[in-house]
Amino acid sequence: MTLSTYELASSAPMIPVIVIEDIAHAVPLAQALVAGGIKVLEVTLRTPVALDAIREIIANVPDAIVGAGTLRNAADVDACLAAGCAFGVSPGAPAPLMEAVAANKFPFLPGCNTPTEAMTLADQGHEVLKFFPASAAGGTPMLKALTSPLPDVKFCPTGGVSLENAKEYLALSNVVTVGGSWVAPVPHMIAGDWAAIEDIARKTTLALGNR
Ligand SMILES: O=C[C@H](O)COP(=O)(O)O
Ligand SMILES: CC(=O)C(=O)O
Repeated sequence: MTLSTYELASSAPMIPVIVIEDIAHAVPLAQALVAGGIKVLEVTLRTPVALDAIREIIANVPDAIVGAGTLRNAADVDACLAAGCAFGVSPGAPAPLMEAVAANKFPFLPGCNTPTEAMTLADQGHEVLKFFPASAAGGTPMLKALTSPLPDVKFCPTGGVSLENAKEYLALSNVVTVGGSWVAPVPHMIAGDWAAIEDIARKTTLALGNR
């Protein structure tokens, strides 16, 4: 079943932005996050093993809803669809990427951080936009300011969001969920400390709400 980006985002307490360097980390990481209540996973295409990691998680962690992040072009869309991604995410929204997303009806969270970008993407029919890099682009005051002229445009702020400040973002009427890397710290992954990652995921789910 294809979920809309609004359904995906609103079902997630947060969306982890995952960077997998070692393919052996993919399945235990996903299992730990799912056990801690975080099921919508964004595996970024920032490493050579990312697409294999996505395929392995899809094959071995059936409760995970696996998407890809950091899509940059049309070839990335093709590769993600071939790998079976449920959704895609990008820090931006260049025209060739967005044309491929539209042509494939790929559930997608495009990135933006200005009113013009938000208006353009909303007019293209995108339900939820990635607000990136959230803290550097104005954080909660910027998002709050956008609620007046664009109350219907919803965001997933990412970049500088943490367990400490996530609730301030989620309290805004235009924030559906947040994204962040804090639930998948690289040192824990290198150490194979999946119990610690499950613990962070559980604390995050408890703090932000199991939706
Ligand atoms: O590139 C950064 C990621 O999108 C997430 O940012 P973060 O590490 O501040 O959570
Ligand atoms: C920033 C982010 O979510 C991405 O790289 O897709």
